[in-house]
Amino acid sequence: MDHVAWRRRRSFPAEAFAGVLSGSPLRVAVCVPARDEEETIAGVLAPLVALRDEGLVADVAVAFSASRDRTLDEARDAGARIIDVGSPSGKGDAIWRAQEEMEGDIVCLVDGDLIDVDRHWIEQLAGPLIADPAIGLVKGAFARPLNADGTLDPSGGGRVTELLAKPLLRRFYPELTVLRQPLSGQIAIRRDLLASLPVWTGYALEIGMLIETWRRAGLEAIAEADIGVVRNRHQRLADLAAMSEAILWCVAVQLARDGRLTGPDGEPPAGVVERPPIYAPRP
Ligand SMILES: O=c1ccn([C@@H]2O[C@H](COP(=O)(O)OP(=O)(O)O)[C@@H](O)[C@H]2O)c(=O)[nH]1
Ligand SMILES: O=C(O)[C@@H](COP(=O)(O)O)O[C@H]1O[C@H](CO)[C@@H](O)[C@H](O)[C@H]1O
Repeated sequence: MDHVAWRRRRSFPAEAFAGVLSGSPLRVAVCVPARDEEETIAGVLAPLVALRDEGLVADVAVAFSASRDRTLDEARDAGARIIDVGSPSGKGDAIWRAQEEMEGDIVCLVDGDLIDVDRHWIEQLAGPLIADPAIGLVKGAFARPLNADGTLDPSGGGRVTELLAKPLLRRFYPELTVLRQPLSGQIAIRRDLLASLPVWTGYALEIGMLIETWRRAGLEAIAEADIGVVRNRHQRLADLAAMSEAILWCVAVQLARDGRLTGPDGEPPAGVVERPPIYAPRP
């Protein structure tokens, strides 16, 4: 599918799927990965738990990583189901460990550090999967302001996306440059697709999922849906270096796999390994 066709058939504007959850033939579950998110987790969960209590989603679960704060109490008090994933090797490992306990035909992932989560995100993310069986993965598309040191930059967020991920994709995976937010942690994926994919741990989760889905099912299986504006608690620039290392390593491995670059030398970044698909027989 070329980019013109993709934008016409796989990129969906805001409100495109209003009301789609009501009477959906597919069960939609939401999973929020969370570690040390006591300040934001209750606000993230409130609109999601309301969707569940209205019967519009089947489950709202927190993939809970061992935390140093009150994240667990806050998540329980907010009414979410808890999937305790112990001390995983980062966000991707948390999702890999939690997926067998996730309910639903469709799994939506929403980060636990977000501010102003909108309940309509879930119908936007799940909508393309409910509407079209040819789509397997939906990435949220959104504006990303950066609120750092009290100053608001309306498009300053997504620093690793803009400084690393998009240049890498432009250079080595031009097929995937159509996506506005290739690293978006707000996604929806068919549960059996997720289970058939290798899952990259740490912060390589999203870039790995994107490339692995593209390799298996092509661009036509990937869509994006506008969810407006995403505000998150931003990490310090120094902390994003580790995120960049994880993403770079994963892309280098993928490039070698695709014969687009010889494999990276040396050791992978700490905590970045490739877990096997849970449906494939373990070696
Ligand atoms: O080991 C980890 C690391 C991160 N996260 C969660 O993954 C989401 C995104 O992580 P983070 O905020 O660190 O990344 P950013 O939003 O800055 O990209 C957040 O809900 C984290 O609590 C997690 O569950 N386990
Ligand atoms: O887009 C990005 O640069 C990073 C960091 O965002 P900020 O610079 O803290 O707004 O966040 C994205 O990438 C992470 C790694 O894939 C994901 O875990 C986040 O969900 C995603 O927002």
